[in-house]
Amino acid sequence: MAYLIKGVSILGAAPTDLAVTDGLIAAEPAKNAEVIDAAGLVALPGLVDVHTHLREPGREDAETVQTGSRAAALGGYTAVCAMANTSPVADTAGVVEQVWRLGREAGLVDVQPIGAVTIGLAGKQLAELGAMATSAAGVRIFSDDGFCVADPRLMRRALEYVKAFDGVIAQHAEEPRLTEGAQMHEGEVSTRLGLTGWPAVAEEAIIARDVLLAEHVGSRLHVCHVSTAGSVEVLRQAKARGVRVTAEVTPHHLLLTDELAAGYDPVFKVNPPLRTAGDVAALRQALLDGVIDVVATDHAPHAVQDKECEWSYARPGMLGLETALPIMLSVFGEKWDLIADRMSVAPARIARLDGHGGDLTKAGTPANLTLVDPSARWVVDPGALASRSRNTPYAGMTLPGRIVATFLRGEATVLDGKVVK
Ligand SMILES: NC(=O)N[C@@H](CC(=O)O)C(=O)O
Repeated sequence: MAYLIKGVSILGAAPTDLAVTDGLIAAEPAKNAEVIDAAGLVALPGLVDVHTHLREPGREDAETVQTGSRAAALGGYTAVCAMANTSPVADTAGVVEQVWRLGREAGLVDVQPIGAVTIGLAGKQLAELGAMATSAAGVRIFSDDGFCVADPRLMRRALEYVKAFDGVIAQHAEEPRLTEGAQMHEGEVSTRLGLTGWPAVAEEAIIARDVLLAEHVGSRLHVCHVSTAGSVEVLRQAKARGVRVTAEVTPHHLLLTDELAAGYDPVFKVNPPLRTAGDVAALRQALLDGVIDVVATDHAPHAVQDKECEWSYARPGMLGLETALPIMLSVFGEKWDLIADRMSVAPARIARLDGHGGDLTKAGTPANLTLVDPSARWVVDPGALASRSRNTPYAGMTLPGRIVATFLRGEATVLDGKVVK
């Protein structure tokens, strides 16, 4: 398939024509190219998510690789990294290859499996990281996300082990003894609501420890869903010293605060918890400064019975794939260079996803891209999302920016705002 995307603005620049032929950006349009009128649309490199929960295998009632891939393509993504907290856990070559194969079958985004750091996410014994790295899935990121690799000796060994194949350990930073029984951010609001708090220091202490470990062994550390101003300061200092650390922030931590827990609606329950307005401001600044490298969705679908229940029984997590770019636009406005870097270029680099996050102005770049209508407004209807779950915290909100089309290696996965296959 060949396309001629007419009158499109690449990253906010003056309108131009963009030719796509044989999976690549082309200097000239092919004769048989299908013309897409893209007046008023902005082209971005296809978004890349380093933190997605696709729930398959094991919780196909909440999401599948197929439904999650649809949500991703509709959100403008061309690649997602699938977290390992499935059932069975993605801690062997067999499970990561299964997820990878399911992604290929769905064919809407590149699904890059993340492997568990420890067997069964139990934090006791290293999983076979090398076998997952050399499997067909080619795992590069390892994470026990949902749980912290709390044992410092195990964390050190994991960091050492992945150096051999330039892997990265993505840490869910949560000191478990400090968060026992925690239901939300520890602060004024938790005191008022009578809910046990998750103190900021539980995150900051692990990040401080881990940057020291990463520095000591000279390995790559990635910090998942950074949520506090104190974490930002630890990262800022580590980066200034040249530690090989990268970090992500979620769209919800850039927008929402712990005040939302006041209605006890579990749709706002998430790990790490929503923090204070001061934390939100610090996270925004850190993303602008580059102290935080990427925006990752932490798309965490949950079945109705796991969310529409009493707060303390509800599972933590929020949907994110279909709303991430609109939330970024509502927080930062049309800062296209920032959006492209933090949502595509930098995540592709961290996950080593060659062919993603490329320069759309250069002929020969793989045609992984998305077209956005920044002037469109839409109301979030949980029932209308492609995800199998409904736990979006943005229900009823009017958001800016609509994803009109997405292309994976030159093939349309989304056209006119609808999944093509
Ligand atoms: N981010 C979340 O709130 N939930 C994650 C796992 C986790 O990090 O707790 C999930 O898998 O649902």
